[in-house]
Order: sequence, then structure tokens, then C-alpha cells
Amino acid sequence: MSPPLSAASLLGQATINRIVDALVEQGWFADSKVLDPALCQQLYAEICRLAEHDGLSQAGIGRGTEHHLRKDIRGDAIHWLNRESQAQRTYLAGMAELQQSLNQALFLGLFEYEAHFAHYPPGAFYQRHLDSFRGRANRVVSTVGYLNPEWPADGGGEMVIYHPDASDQEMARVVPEAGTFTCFLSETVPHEVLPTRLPRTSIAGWFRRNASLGRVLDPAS
Ligand SMILES: O=C(O)CCC(=O)C(=O)O
Ligand SMILES: [Fe+2]
Repeated sequence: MSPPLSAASLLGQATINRIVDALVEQGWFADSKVLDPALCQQLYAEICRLAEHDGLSQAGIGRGTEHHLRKDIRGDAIHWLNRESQAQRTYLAGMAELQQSLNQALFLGLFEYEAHFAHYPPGAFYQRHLDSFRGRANRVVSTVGYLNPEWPADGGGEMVIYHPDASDQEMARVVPEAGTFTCFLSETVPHEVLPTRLPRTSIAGWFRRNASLGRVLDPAS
């Protein structure tokens, strides 16, 4: 058993401040060496076990009855975080800390965080998209933490972040290597995952402000 990792070690106040500033200034944040290496290693081992033991489900697009499997749009397989391991609880505690700071600094009114492991097999990709429809007010801030212990220069699988107002203008190419963390505004920042050459692992998560549509509460998954 590895020793439990403290939540305070996950992001730290200096990084949280940089994330807040980046979201205000440009709508997105991405940096390497943000997440604790030991935690990434534990989470990586967990998703590898899930992948080996049939613990992942093919991801789809859309919600509820609009949910469809479309490998021509996204090719990852997922497992929702459910606090079943100490590593998951530590990651979620770090995100809770981030949520609190985002609410304090930006008055976003975030009150829920949902996240899944994602495994992209070789050849898989996720076409350019937004994580939330404008006005639905469901997913407000997206996060991605990467778990692969190393990533070769020709590994593919980068996440491309596009300009919110000029969606063909590339702002960043994020290499999916353990420790790297990205965070962006779900309703305005287009992004895509380029085809990966190697199995690619991450945790994608979203801070939500649940939208009450009439009397129907937008479901959490
Ligand atoms: O894994 C990534 O880099 C991004 C994944 C993504 O865009 C999503 O799951 O919505
Ligand atoms: Fe996305």
C-alpha cells in the first residue's frame, strides 16, 4: 500500500492562483508538472487495471436519450470516478479545493464535479468540440489530468486548444504526459484530441452548475 497523499499536495495555492488568472485572461490553462507524480502513477495503475479487466465502457456523445456511440467522433472508453480508491479520493479532494477557489475568485457558483477516467486506444481521437452548450449552464469549467508516465515526441494524442472566438486558430497543443493538467471554460473553448499512436490515459472532469430546465433537473451523467 502506498501512503495516502494529502490533498494539499495536489495543486497548491500558487498553481490555483495561476489557473484562476489564466481562466480570466484567456479562458484556459495548461501546464506540465502540475499533478503529483506518485498520485499520477497510482491513477495510471488503476486505469490500466480497468482496461485489462473489462472495467471501461465505450464513450458516447450527448446525454440521456440523445446518447450515441460515435467512434467517428470520439474513440475513448471511460470509467466514472466513484471514490473507490484513495487515489481517486485524493484527486477529487484536489478538485474540490480548486472548485472552492474558482467560486471565491470568480463567483461561478460551481457546486458539483463529475469526472471519468478515459482510455484512448491507438488510433482513437476526439473531434473538435465544446464540452457544454452555451446557455445550458451545465458544464462550466472542464479539467483534464494526464496519466501516461512518459509520452514520446511522435506519440500523437495531443489536445489542441482553439481560440474561443476564432475556432480555427490553435492556442496550444497539450502533450498528454503524467503531471500535465489543463482547465478551460466548457462553454467557449473548442478543443480536440488528435489521433493517438499509443494507448492514452487521462481523467476528464467538469465543474457543473446544475441547470434547472423547467422542472427537469439536468441529470449528472
Ligand atoms: O483528453 C483530453 O485531452 C480531452 C478530452 C475531452 O475533450 C473530453 O472528454 O471532453
Ligand atoms: Fe472535451
